[in-house]
Amino acid sequence: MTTVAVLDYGSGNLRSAVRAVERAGGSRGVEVVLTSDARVAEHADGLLVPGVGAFEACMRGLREVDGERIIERRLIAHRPVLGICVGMQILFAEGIEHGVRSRGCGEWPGTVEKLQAPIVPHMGWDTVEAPADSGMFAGIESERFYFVHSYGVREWLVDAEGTAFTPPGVTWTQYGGDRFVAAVEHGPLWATQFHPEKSGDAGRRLLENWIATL
Ligand SMILES: NC(=O)CC[C@H](N)C(=O)O
Repeated sequence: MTTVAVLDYGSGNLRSAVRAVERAGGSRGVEVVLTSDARVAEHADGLLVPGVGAFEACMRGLREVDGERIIERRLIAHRPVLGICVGMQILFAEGIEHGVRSRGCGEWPGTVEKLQAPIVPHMGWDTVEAPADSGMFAGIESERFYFVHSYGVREWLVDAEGTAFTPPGVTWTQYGGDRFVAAVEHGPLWATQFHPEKSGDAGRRLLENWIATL
């Protein structure tokens, strides 16, 4: 039995995330558990970190359930983690929202900052530019996903040039003259700024692709 833990750290969007993984994992007999228990979250086959709200508040909630350590220990053990929306944002080094600078998990360098676009929040369906060899977007015809956010990572700082390690796969979206990271695929750590659970068949297939890595 494959188990996916959805981390409950006081952020929102939990039920739709649970239902979406149940639907995507149904044919594989995936069991989904909503939990704030560190042991369950650390040892499940997959951990999904959803998120709604402000960066600082989400980081505070994550720390209250020891979420930084859970994520770190899972990644050291090469156990898959999927961050969605703010659950992706908090994986970066820091966030600046409403003038408040907060430290994130630091899995990747970079700053989450306000989108420089005429209309914010960026709310609705939009296209993504995924890398050709992406496992996250394998088999997905449509490249349209559902976004609801005002902040994002506008500059990707990981420079893999000349190194031995496989660089992360970075997916971008253009919006209102700005450009931000829409998804990252980095070994066991996957993250999406958009909401796969709100993105219809394309989102379901992305979750199926993630479940297939567990
Ligand atoms: N959907 C959300 O809750 C996103 C909130 C996040 N602080 C952002 O605006 O980018």
